[in-house]
Amino acid sequence: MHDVRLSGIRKSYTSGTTVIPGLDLEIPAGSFTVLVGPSGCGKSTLLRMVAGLESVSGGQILIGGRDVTHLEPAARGIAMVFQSYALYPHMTVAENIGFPLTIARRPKAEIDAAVQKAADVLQLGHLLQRTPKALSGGQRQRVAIGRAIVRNPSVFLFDEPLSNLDASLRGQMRVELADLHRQIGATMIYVTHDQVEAMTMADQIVVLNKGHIEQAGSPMDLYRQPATPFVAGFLGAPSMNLFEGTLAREMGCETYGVRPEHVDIHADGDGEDKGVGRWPATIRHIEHLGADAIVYADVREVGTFTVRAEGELSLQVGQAVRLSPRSGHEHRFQGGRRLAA
Ligand SMILES: Nc1ncnc2c1ncn2[C@@H]1O[C@H](COP(=O)(O)OP(=O)(O)OP(=O)(O)O)[C@@H](O)[C@H]1O
Repeated sequence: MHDVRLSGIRKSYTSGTTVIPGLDLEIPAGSFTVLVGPSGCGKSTLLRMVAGLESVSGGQILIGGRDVTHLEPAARGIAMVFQSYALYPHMTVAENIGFPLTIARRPKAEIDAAVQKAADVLQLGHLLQRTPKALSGGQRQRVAIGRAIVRNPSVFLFDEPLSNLDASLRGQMRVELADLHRQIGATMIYVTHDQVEAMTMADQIVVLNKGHIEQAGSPMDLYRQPATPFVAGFLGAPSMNLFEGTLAREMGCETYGVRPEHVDIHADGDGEDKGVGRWPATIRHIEHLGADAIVYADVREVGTFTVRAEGELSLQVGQAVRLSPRSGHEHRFQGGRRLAA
């Protein structure tokens, strides 16, 4: 396994568009690093530059200390798994998985052993003689991953590999990929626009916005201490409540934020006399999710707060309540940066 270092990486197109103005990033050996950000922020471009599928306009890419900036993809010791699996329809699962070794003219015994090993890791052993059309979407994606594994790369690159799968299969594959990473211990770089995938799989999340890094760190560090309003709003579901204007000014900042799970609702709208709740609010809508509920509550002259409330709720739409943020869980931003607590 190898680390990956990007220094001063730039990407401009001949049309004059600059997608990545200059970016530095360290991806530790053996880490599961997720590049996440909204559509068009440059995630795929960055991954494709690491893979060698896209030329670099400036800067340097080191894999395991070796300068690969201008090397062919095949010479970089990486394997890439795409969103579309691109399996060969006329080949069996075993032939698809073994294909990279077949074209490298490796001996048959070696190919068979490598295919068997990958199939064991991915639990595909019972499907080896099927063709892709007789597989589910999740199984096809596992075959595509198997084809990457047999090459024994030091770095795996994944470009939104789960986005063609339905929600429950995506959940299952998230667990399987995390297992795979634990088993083979290779460096993995994973691109997604799905913040749930980023939070659940990464040991390092890199949040990209318009071709620059907003913040990089562990999922819980980014959740607890987002460095910018962008990261605060991007990670976490439902999104953090973020307000500028009057409320933020009252709180001594330009942007004030509190997560839905860190707001308490007091059912007593007249609670001020008893000292409970900071903001009087009116319930606008309630989504019952079973174990908890998402409550939307309007605070006059501020806006709508989203609140995650646990358990059975006896609240009604239209009811007057009071809201209070939990201390230690408020976020204040000034000039686009986090203020110290
Ligand atoms: N050949 C090109 N010429 C000019 N601009 C391009 C070209 N190819 C891509 N871009 C632009 O580069 C930016 C980054 O694209 P990229 O595919 O890396 O984004 P992304 O973050 O992976 O988005 P998505 O999640 O939608 O795949 C986009 O704004 C895109 O329009």
